[in-house]
Amino acid sequence: MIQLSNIEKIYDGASGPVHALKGINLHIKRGEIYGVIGLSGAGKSTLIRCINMLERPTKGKVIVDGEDLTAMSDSQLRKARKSIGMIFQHFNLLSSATVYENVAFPLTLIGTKKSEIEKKVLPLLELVGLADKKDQYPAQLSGGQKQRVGIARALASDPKVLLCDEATSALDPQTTKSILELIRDINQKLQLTVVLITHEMQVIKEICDNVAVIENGVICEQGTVLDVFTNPQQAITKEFISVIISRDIPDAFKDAKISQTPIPNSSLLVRLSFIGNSAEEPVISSLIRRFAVDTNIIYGNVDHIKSTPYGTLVLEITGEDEEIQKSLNYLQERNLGIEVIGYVAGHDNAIS
Ligand SMILES: Nc1ncnc2c1ncn2[C@@H]1O[C@H](COP(=O)(O)OP(=O)(O)OP(=O)(O)O)[C@@H](O)[C@H]1O
Repeated sequence: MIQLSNIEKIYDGASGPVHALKGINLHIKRGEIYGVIGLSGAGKSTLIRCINMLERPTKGKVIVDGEDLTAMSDSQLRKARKSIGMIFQHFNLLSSATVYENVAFPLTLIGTKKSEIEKKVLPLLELVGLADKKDQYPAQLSGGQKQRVGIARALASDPKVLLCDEATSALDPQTTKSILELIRDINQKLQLTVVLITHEMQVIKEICDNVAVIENGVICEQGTVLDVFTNPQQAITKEFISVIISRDIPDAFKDAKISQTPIPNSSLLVRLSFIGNSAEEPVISSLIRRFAVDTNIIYGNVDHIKSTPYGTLVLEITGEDEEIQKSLNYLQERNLGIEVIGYVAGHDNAIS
């Protein structure tokens, strides 16, 4: 549905050129919810604004629904943009217009008949749960209600793609949840392709199918949310995920010397990630049954991405060196993500 090929964006900054996007390649499939996450200044806004050509890329191609937007004239672009709706962090509503008028605005702008506008706007207000607020002004609405108006307005021209530019960053966690639920709902009801940018992993976890991590204008990691969550490769991705799943060294080992290579008479610290059915496998009990080792659970967390369970466990495995290595081999053969945190000398009774 959306294909970005070798996108470069260079701004003329006050103190010289700013290379905001460096060779971005993304393929976003029809009907999916695709998230792009990055720190402030990473290039997220520039990237999403290149999709509807609010920013023209310096180089590269933007293809949306089979049409090359980068090859279009301004008037062709205005037409093509009708199939790409957008919502914003600060809602961008007209303060002197009612809810109804705000939603009707894109249609009024292109001279749509009043009766047609009504046929379109009233069901949209129903869809976003604001039918009873149609005559109110933005100042009379909460942040969440304002974003609902923004969503209804974005849907007024029957777009195929919805771009969400930090759409929940100005909202509290509860309201964020309800707006994300609404976005997922319209994604399913209208078969809409959704691209969202955010700096919050929670948002990605809540509704996205796939995710790309952007750092300094480069996509450094991408994949399904489940894969990226359970097997992050880049330091920046690990940092984002740590907000949701602790990746810290457990407190009991903060002051311990941890070696990355086996040392005699040490205990082994491992972090296990479970996905899907493997989250229900009795790994620890079979470990103890098979090998002469003890295991302590140092940290544990089980959550769901959509309906798939995933979890993290940090284990301390103690025993004879050979038995520890056998246990490690056994774990590595299972369908789990496994990461050796290290070997801790003389720490075999840390927890019990
Ligand atoms: N109009 C502009 N002129 C010059 N430089 C710009 C312009 N817009 C963005 N930049 C620069 O491009 C880089 C990427 O900015 P961008 O706004 O895309 O990042 P971001 O990830 O969306 O950050 P934030 O979350 O803070 O909005 C930054 O270094 C920024 O300063």
